Amino acid sequence: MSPEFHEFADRSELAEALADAVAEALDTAIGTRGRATLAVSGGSTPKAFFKALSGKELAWDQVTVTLIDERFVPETHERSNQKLVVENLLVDRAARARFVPLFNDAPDVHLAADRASGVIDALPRPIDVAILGLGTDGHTASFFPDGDRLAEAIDPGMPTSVLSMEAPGAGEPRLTLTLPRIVEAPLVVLHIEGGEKRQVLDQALAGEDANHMPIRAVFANAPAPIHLYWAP
Ligand SMILES: O=C1O[C@H](COP(=O)(O)O)[C@@H](O)[C@H](O)[C@H]1O
Repeated sequence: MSPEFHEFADRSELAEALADAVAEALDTAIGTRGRATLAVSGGSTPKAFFKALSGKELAWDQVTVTLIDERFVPETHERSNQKLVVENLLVDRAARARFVPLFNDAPDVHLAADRASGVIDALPRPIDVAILGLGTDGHTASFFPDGDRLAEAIDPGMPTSVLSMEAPGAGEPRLTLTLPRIVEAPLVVLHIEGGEKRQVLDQALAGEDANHMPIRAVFANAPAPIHLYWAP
């Protein structure tokens, strides 16, 4: 399904608009379900959006925040997505939200994925809002080209919520939500910034091979349009 484009003149405008849209979706979920779940990505892109969202008026004590994916590193590590979220999103008004990490201190990433799956399975389904990023290699979440469990992770029938992922381009081993848990969210956003990522996106939209560019699996399997937020 084709994405719905939201383009902005600059990144701070994007951050504010995306924070407004996410806060509204969470508020609606709280109104209808009594609570809301937000799954966010890590990486370098979402910082300004996190800051903008953290200041929004919302019943944050009814909100659960979790991660789309995580690096298998302790929560104090510079590359930890959890650290990014704790320092930039779970502050200000959003400090009242509950955070559910994917990382745990299991002895290896496979056992950690099993544990994280149990934790995610205990959350209400579906996640209300899923925010995705995009790597210049076409990965989203930790769906990496040549990932050892890519086929399972992007299988629309995969019953497991979290899988481990190891891939040449991933750096450390990863933990990732699987495709069905992401695309079932009523609001799925792909947040990208800059000309290079726009080119990667255009390339992804122009083809079909999800093994080459795993973001394509999201476009191909989402039951509703993905909301694409972009600024130069
Ligand atoms: O490895 C990751 O990268 C993507 C994109 O990150 P960015 O630094 O290019 O914004 C991110 O969405 C994902 O959560 C992260 O683990």
